[in-house]
Amino acid sequence: MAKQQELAAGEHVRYIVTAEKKKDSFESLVMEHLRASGAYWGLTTLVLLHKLHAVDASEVVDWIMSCYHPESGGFGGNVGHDPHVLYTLSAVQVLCLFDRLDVLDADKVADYVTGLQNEDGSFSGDIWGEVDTRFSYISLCTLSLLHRLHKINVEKAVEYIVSCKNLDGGFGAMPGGESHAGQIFCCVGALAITGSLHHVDRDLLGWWLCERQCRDGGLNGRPEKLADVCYSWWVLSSLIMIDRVHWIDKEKLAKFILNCQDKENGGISDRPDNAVDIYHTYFGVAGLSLMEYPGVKPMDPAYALPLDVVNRIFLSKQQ
Ligand SMILES: CN(C(=O)[C@H](Cc1cnc[nH]1)NC(=O)OCc1ccccc1)[C@@H](Cc1ccccc1)C(=O)N[C@@H](Cc1c[nH]c2ccccc12)C(=O)NO
Ligand SMILES: [Zn+2]
Repeated sequence: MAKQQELAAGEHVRYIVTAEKKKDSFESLVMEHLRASGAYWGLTTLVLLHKLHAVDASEVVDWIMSCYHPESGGFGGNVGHDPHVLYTLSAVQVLCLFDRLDVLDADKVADYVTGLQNEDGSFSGDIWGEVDTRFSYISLCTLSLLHRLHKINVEKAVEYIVSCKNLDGGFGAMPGGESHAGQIFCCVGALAITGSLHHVDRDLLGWWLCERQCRDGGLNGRPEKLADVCYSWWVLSSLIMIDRVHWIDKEKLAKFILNCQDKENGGISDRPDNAVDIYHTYFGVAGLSLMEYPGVKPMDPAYALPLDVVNRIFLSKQQ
């Protein structure tokens, strides 16, 4: 009988706290352009493991604000980098973790995102115009967290997402784009945030998603691909949002994630015996959170934030 694997929470916390400090490591250089997303991944993992106090809140908030572009209202992936919706969401999410949305000019940030909606309801990622359903999710999520969804045309945004639905029940990056678990998360998450999940065929999509579970218990992103820890989040959060999570074997999936840990030095990799990174450490812990793993805080599947953070934003009296 294989030894019962468990989550090396202490090691993962230490891995993240030291990675935050190491500026010149190979990984941090590769991730240089998306450092704001790296902060979101690392800090959200600390919150899930009850250890946000392990970092200096004001130091992080000051660094995030140094990525802000006051003239456009957007955030770049690092200091001095051009603004993009990807990093604007990551920055807003980090401020939510620390309950510091007060530092923002919320109308200015909302205007940046609003300015990227196109005639057909779709969203571009930045001023260069690339369109992807990923940016629909990111824009709707950002505006919702700032209580400013009323600034855009939500009906057109939903209409565009529905136009990206495929015959297999899944969604792609553009109309006619191939179904991919990451894009499905974006489209289902955006529909959930806008109260439009009635556009989803839950059984058809649920079937496509539960078929992502491989013999090794892990989930892949498309048919015939290898299982990868980060799909534990993209697939699982989508299954939860459409209430079909009981269609996969959660015990086998948890074992797959725990088997991808580096229990000595901390961190989680995409698959067993590969190099760990902050991205897969976050999506692995978030996946365990969605399966109510003991000692891990619950996550909101649509906002990709801890549930208590989402509740504080939407249920608090002072709006
Ligand atoms: C740029 N990225 C990717 O392309 C990863 C690469 C990968 C990891 N494992 C398998 N491939 N893939 C990825 O993010 O796919 C998820 C995805 C793709 C398209 C649409 C939606 C989700 C990763 C970084 C990375 C690169 C290489 C290795 C590990 C991490 C990345 O930054 N992904 C972004 C994509 C993204 C940004 N905002 C989003 C909002 C919703 C969904 C996805 C994103 C992310 O997850 N941010 O939180
Ligand atoms: Zn991955």
